[in-house]
Amino acid sequence: MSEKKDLQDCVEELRRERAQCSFDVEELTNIFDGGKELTARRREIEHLICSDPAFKDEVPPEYLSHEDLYTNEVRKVTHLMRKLAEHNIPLREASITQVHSVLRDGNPLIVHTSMFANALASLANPKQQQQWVPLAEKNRIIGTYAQTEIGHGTFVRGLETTAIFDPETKEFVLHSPTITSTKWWPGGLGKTANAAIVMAQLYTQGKCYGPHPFFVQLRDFDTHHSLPGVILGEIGPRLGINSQDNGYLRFDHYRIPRTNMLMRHSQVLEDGSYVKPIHNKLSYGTMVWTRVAIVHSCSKKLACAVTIATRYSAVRHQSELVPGKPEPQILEYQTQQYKLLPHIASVFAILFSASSVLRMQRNVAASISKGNVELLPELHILSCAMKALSSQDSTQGIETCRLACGGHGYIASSGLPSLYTSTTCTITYEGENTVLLLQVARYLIKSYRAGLEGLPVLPSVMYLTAPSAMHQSPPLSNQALIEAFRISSANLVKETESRLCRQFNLEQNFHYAWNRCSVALVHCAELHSRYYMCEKFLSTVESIRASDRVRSVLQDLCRLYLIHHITLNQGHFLRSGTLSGVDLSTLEEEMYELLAKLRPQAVPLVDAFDFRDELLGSTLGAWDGRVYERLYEEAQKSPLNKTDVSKAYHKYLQPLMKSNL
Ligand SMILES: Cc1cc2nc3c(=O)[nH]c(=O)nc-3n(C[C@H](O)[C@H](O)[C@H](O)COP(=O)(O)OP(=O)(O)OC[C@H]3O[C@@H](n4cnc5c(N)ncnc54)[C@H](O)[C@@H]3O)c2cc1C
Repeated sequence: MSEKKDLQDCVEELRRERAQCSFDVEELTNIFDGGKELTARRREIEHLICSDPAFKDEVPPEYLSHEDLYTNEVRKVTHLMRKLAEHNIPLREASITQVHSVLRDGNPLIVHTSMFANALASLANPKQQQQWVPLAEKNRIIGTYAQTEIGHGTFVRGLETTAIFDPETKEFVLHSPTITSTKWWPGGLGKTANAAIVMAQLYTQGKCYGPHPFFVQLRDFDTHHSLPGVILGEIGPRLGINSQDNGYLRFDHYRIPRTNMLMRHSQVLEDGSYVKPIHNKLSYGTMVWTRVAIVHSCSKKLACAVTIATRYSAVRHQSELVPGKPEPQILEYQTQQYKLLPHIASVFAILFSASSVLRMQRNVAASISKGNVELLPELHILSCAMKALSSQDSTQGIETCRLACGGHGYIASSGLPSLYTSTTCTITYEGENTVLLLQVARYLIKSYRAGLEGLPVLPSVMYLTAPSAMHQSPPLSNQALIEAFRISSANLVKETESRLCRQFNLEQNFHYAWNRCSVALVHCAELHSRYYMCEKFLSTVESIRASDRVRSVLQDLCRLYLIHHITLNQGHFLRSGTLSGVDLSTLEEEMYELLAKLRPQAVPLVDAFDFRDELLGSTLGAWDGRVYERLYEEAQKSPLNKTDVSKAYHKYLQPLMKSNL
């Protein structure tokens, strides 16, 4: 009887939370999706997938063996591909939904549908695209992108796989000369893919031209056996996404036709002569698209985590806020609000920044088609900055959400551990974050120096040498805070550039000096990127077409985001003199008020992310809040609970217990 009452209380608790909502949840959902029509379409696709019993896991993936896990996810992803094709739903459209969440432990075809497809589109010439793209679209070819080797990931020039042109046969000979030249990590390479885009050192006419991409068939298109000269397999269990069969690959003097070199940008002609690309940064396009996709997926993953932790915090009661009074919802604790609300704000900050980079990408693509590549470096740097910041923020945010759920956040059925493991890897792939931030820093230093010399610099970094505008905005207004960010970032770049010069005078070597300043350089890049994200959040909220109520809640979230990141970085603001100790203390006070103000909106805000229970996949975060019932039900699925006494008791425990040792 009392158990029933508890469950009823949880449902009632969330109903009360929703009753306090100050804005139209559906309107905010539309903003999150990018428009009303997109919300409707997303729901339609998600309904189609969720109503199909083939996507349900009878046995939770955590209980499956490594092989069964892979087999089950391949079953689901192939069913998903067929279903989407039957309903004429393009993959790009499906990727804006949450349907991939039916693949609980990753997606063995993800590299095929993303990196491989993008690389073909941007690196293959029109004739090659005609040859391979239709086959890839029909999944006759399943590809992966094989760049990283055991010995080298970040330093692409250090790759050791060779592709030597043989003018006699007009073929390239691919070879892996050392153990460290083994390709290592590509998703789907182990057992799924039958082809790959392989990055290898190109040699022709006795000269090495550096790493170039090649289309390489790895397996027989009918039998799926690996081809002679190709040695491949799976690399073994990872921290997460264990069904993605990340693989290894070696070549033993494996021959491919000359025309398999992807020749959109550079070419090797029949006589072996090399034709270099007109612009060496033209292949940035693929990387930018992939990084923006990562930024989008980071905001979705973080949105899932805050949905789970916020709903749970509304139904969970613990301890006493006032001695002797009933246990409050844990969401009443200010510390809990501080754990969750800034990350709810962060979802929007990441999303709005991604949209801004995407808009810029479209403009740059249009300029490139007219032969103007001027803005390409700017786009490249912004995508690096946003990928680094959003992967770091979402990973930390998900971990905070997990901790905010106490012990239950550690249980697999909460969904939080797998959200963490599938997000933290984005810090490493598509450019390791520290390395990306150092690239951003290089651009900042270069632009700062150019600005000082009166040379032209690109828009996003003009502020580094522009005069301060601090006095123009009312003190501590949003605009003033953005200006404080801008000046602090410029100040840090200036300070670091001076340090770099001093270090150079000592070392007499730019590279050693750079390394000696690299921690400070990473801080420069982080502050610049944070400034960009804050600025995009604010400008989007200020220009958004929304009702007053939705705008008001977004303004509060944006204000919280700005103040939160100022308090986290307060040293930089004090150093630059843009904010005083008193200002920071006033802002901190305001942050605590904002936490209290936004607290009643916490559940409606995460409801606006509109995740279906099936796709959220969490015992703690379901719509109805029946946390304890779900946790208990899920525990019944443990194979250990099939019998009262386990096999291990008879085999090991009993002999020990009876041995009197
Ligand atoms: C889940 C997952 C999926 C992947 N999928 C693919 C795939 O499909 N295809 C593919 O080709 N690869 C893939 N990778 C590989 C990935 O791209 C590399 O792991 C990544 O590029 C980092 O390279 P690395 O592992 O060699 O690390 P390293 O480059 O060795 O980095 C190790 C450390 O050294 C530091 N470091 C390195 N260089 C510098 C520098 N210049 N300055 C300062 N610090 C430096 C880094 O910051 C880091 O802390 C995947 C990796 C993971 C984890």
